[in-house]
Order: sequence, then C-alpha cells, then structure tokens
Amino acid sequence: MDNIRNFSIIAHIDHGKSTLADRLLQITGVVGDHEFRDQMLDTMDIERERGITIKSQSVALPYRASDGKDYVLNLIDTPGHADFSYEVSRALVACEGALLVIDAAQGVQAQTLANFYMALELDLEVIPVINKIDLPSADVDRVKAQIEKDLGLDSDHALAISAKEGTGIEEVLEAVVNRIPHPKGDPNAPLKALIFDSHWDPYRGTIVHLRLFDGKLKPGEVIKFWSNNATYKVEEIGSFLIERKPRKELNAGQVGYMIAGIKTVSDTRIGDTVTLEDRPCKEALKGFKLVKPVVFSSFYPISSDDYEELAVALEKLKLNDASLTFEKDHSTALGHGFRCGFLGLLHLEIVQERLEREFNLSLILTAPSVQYVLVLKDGTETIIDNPAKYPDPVYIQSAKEPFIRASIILPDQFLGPVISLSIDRRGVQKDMHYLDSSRVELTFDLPLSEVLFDFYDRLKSVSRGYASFDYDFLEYRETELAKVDILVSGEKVDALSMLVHKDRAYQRARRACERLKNEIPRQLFKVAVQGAIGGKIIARETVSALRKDVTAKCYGGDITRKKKLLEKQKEGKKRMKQVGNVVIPQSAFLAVLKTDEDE
Ligand SMILES: Nc1nc2c(ncn2[C@@H]2O[C@H](COP(=O)(O)OP(=O)(O)OP(=O)(O)O)[C@@H](O)[C@H]2O)c(=O)[nH]1
Repeated sequence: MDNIRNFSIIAHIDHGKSTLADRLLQITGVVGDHEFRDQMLDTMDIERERGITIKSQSVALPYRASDGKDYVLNLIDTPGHADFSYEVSRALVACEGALLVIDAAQGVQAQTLANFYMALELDLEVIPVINKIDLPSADVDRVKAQIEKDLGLDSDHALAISAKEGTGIEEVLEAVVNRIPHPKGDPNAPLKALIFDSHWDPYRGTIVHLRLFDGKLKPGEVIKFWSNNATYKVEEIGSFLIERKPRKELNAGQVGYMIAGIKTVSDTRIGDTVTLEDRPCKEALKGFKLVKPVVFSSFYPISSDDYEELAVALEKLKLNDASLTFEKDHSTALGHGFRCGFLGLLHLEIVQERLEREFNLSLILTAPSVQYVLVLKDGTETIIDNPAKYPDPVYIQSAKEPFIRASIILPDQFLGPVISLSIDRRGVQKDMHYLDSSRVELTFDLPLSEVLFDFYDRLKSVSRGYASFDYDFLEYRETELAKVDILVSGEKVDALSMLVHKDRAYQRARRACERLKNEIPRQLFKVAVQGAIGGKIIARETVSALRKDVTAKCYGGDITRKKKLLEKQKEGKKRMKQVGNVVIPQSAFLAVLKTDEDE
C-alpha cells in the first residue's frame, strides 16, 4: 500500500483540470506522444465540444519518483459541474488527496471554494496548483495571497505550473507522492469497497468503479451491494490503464473496476458499499445517498412515428446514466412522449443533444419544472413536477418549492447589478463579506426554479463574466403557485402549460404569447394566442390572417422545382404540429421555452 496514491483533480470550471490530467497521462507514458489526444479523459464528444467533464474516468499512472521507487498514482477524474456535485463528493471519498487547480489569472472562484470545502470535509490533503502561469495576465502573487486568505493554506507549498505548455508537471507528480498519504486499510478484514462511478460497456455490461478500503476481491467471489442487498458473482476485476487491465486480485487501498453481470448502471448506486456475501463488513461507508432528479421536462417526438425510437434511445442513454429517469407521458397536443427527470438543466441539455445528434430525433420539450410539494385541503401532501398533474386550485391549501443556497464571488464593482438580479429572482440575501480588498462573496437563498432558467447567463452578463456561482440544495419553502395555460385559437395547448410563481404569471404568459405570435405562420384566418390562469385570460396576441397565398405561383413552375418544393414541405411538416385547426412549428415550442436578456 505504501506505493499507492489515490488522488483527484478539482477546480473551478475551465481552470485547466482536463489539460493537467492529460499532461499527467502523457508524462507518465500512459499515452504515448503520438496517440496523445487533447483531453484524453473526456470521452464523450459533447463533453469535448462543450469542454466540460460530465462522466468521470479514472486511470492508474505508473511513476518512478525521484526517490527511485515505483509508485502507482490513481487519478480519479471528477465531473466539473454543479449538477453533478454528489458524484464529485463520492469520487473524492475514494482519494486521500486532491490537486486544487486555480487559474493564475482568474484566481479563487466559487467552485474553487466549494470543491475545497468538500475536500476539507473529507479530510483530504489538498495541494494548491496555480495553473496557466504562461498567460500574460497571470498574477501568481495575487493567487498566492488568495490561497492564504480564502483557503487558509500555506501558499509556500503551492505549485505554479502551465498545464498547456507542460511546465512544472514533474513537480506535481512529486508532490502527489510526497504530500498525499498512502491509503490505509486492512487487507485481511472483510471486503469494504466504495462504488464511486460506473459506466456501461456494450460488450461487458456495467463496469463498476471501486475503491477498496478493507479486504480483497477476486473473480469468482459473490459480492453484495449494501443499499439493496443485491448479489452478483464477480467475473472480472482489474485496473484502469487507458484500457482495462484484468488482474487476479484487488486489495485494500487499491482502485479498480469490477464486472459482475450487472445489466444496467441503474443497478449500481454511486456511494454504495460493496462487500462479500458470505463475509460481509460490519457497517457501510458513510455518506451514501440516492441522487434524485430535480428538473423535469416532457420530451415528445415531432413525428409521432418516432415514439418507439425515442423509447429505445432513452433506454440506451439510461444504460450509462443512472440519474436520468423517464416515464410515459401523454399530451393532447403532442401525443405520446416521456416525462424525464434530470439532475439539472445542463444534464437536460446534454440528454436532449444526444437524442438529437446520436439518435437523429427531432423533439419538442416542455418547459422544465422543479418538483413542488402541494398540501391539499384534505391534509394530504402530493409532489408534482408536471403542470398536467396540477390539481384544481380549489383543492390546494398551500404549496412549497425547493430553495438553494448560492455562493456568488465577484469583484465589488458589480455588486449592485448582481444583488438586484438576485432579488429580482426572489432571492434573499444571507451574507456578504469581502474576501480581499475588492472581491466579495455573496450568499443568497434562491428558489431553484428561478436559477434553472437563465440565472447563470444573466449573472455572467451583468458582471461581464467576472462573477462565479455555486449552489447547494437547501430546503422546501412556502410559495404561491399558479398554472399558466396557453390557448391557440381558443384551444388549450397542454404542452405549453407551466407552473410559475404567482408574481411571475403575467410576465411569463405575456412573453409566451408574444413569442408564439412571432413563430406561428400566418394562416388563412386570424389566430388568437392567449395566456390564462384557470378560466381567466391574462395575456393575448393575434396572428393576423394571410392576405393571399404567397406560394401559389411557385406551383406553376417546372416539375423538378415542384418536386423539390414538395419534399421541402414534407420535411417541414415533420417539424410542425397540428393543434386544432392551427399548425404550430417546432420553433414556436422552443421559443416559448427560451429565456433571454430582455425580460
Ligand atoms: N494559457 C493556458 N491555457 C490553459 C492552460 N491549461 C488549460 N488551459 C486552457 O484553459 C481552457 C480550459 O481547460 P480545461 O482543461 O478544459 O479546463 P477544465 O478545468 O478541465 O474544464 P472543465 O472540464 O469544464 O471543468 C482550455 O482552453 C485550455 O486549453 C495553461 O496552462 N495555460
């Protein structure tokens, strides 16, 4: 165990976590220079394009240190977005230490702090690494001062590197060896291992990522998951190089994978304890919780023929994404679809993008909603996340909505606009303090539903990109809800209904009507677009009637042109939905959902 180090890299988004990980892979020879791809650890295309780490992977780095000894450094990659903070915390539990990467130009940001606190709570050895020192705007001294003041760490021990240019990387590896403690544990005790991740392999099924704390694990043994008592016979275990490398045994302190005929990743739970069926450990590892989706939206295929395909695609995505949930849903306007649950809006967007790109589906999404708790007049409580399930208001006694506690770090010149933005989003200020002479940390309690939409974009815009943001779920608080319905030509389009705070109802209804008006093509008759609460109309727009048939003359042309036009129309039709006597294009549904600057 003396020659093992288990560590993670944690950082605020874009501070260079993946770039540093790539350098470590390269310098330890895990990937040769010729096969070096940028950001080896981010495997999915979407991750690469968006430059964010969604799914963690780990890798064992072989390293001969300056003391002449050979070490195995297990680098456990963590997802880089607030939607996935539970996954980050479990990955950190698998480690004894963490490299905290801080951008030399940007300094300590909200997620730097959030990640640091998480690592501190888990008793990890934290090594501050100041990255991007090659940038002209790098200010290492300033960042060192922040490390002392904001993190309370000794800045003399901070490393200064450029992951991009490859400077200081050797020092990083030496620090991992010399400063991060080796794992401790009893190889002879009953097996106690942590599931810190799992992914799906089309040939082998679920690959469980494990960190062993006590005991040993061998192929052929029968393991048991603590949370649900499920048992499986182990087929293969091994280490993560870039590929999987089977081994005869995994031991206390080690990190590796396990294949055990587990069908989907949903059968494994991150944070769960794995032990042996015939010789179980006495207690589970601490901190396990079931992650539950917090944002819900219904997905409908534009063409109802694609429903089966959507079902298959969701099943496939689910294989690799335990936090995605879905169940059948039906809309009068849009037909059959699925109500899907996500960890956050980014998670939703990723799933949507994959469905459209990898499975070639055209979708209509309903407005994302959080889960509300309704207390009914008969004293019962019900949880709803779907406007379609909203009961008649006469039965509702009161409602509660989820709140988050947000930490926002910003230069003080932007305090005014950031505070007014937060208050405008029904935020309640809890704290404000200066981190140094010009940087402030603001703490706000905010309704999750307000943060979901465009809070982050607005925050970036009012602070010219300087404010950073992190949040934790707080609690459910009393609220006043209204269900806004949208009517087109007097017919309710159920898929456009939304649950909003009472004070937002007019604004949201008005905006939806304006957007729809602009997106619904003119028809031969006037089309009224209305917003309503219950039976009461609160907003109205009119799409005026078409005066003459502008396309009529095209049909007189030659045959190929006519054919082309017909084909185009067919394609276009696929992207339209008939609602009553009005045709609504997909773009109209999307426009209603989109939030923008000029609210
Ligand atoms: N100049 C300079 N740029 C760097 C350095 N390290 C990383 N970058 C750049 O910073 C950007 C973000 O780097 P990533 O490694 O993707 O950051 P990350 O922290 O992994 O980002 P997430 O995965 O989104 O959390 C990329 O454009 C990198 O090329 C560095 O040492 N110097």
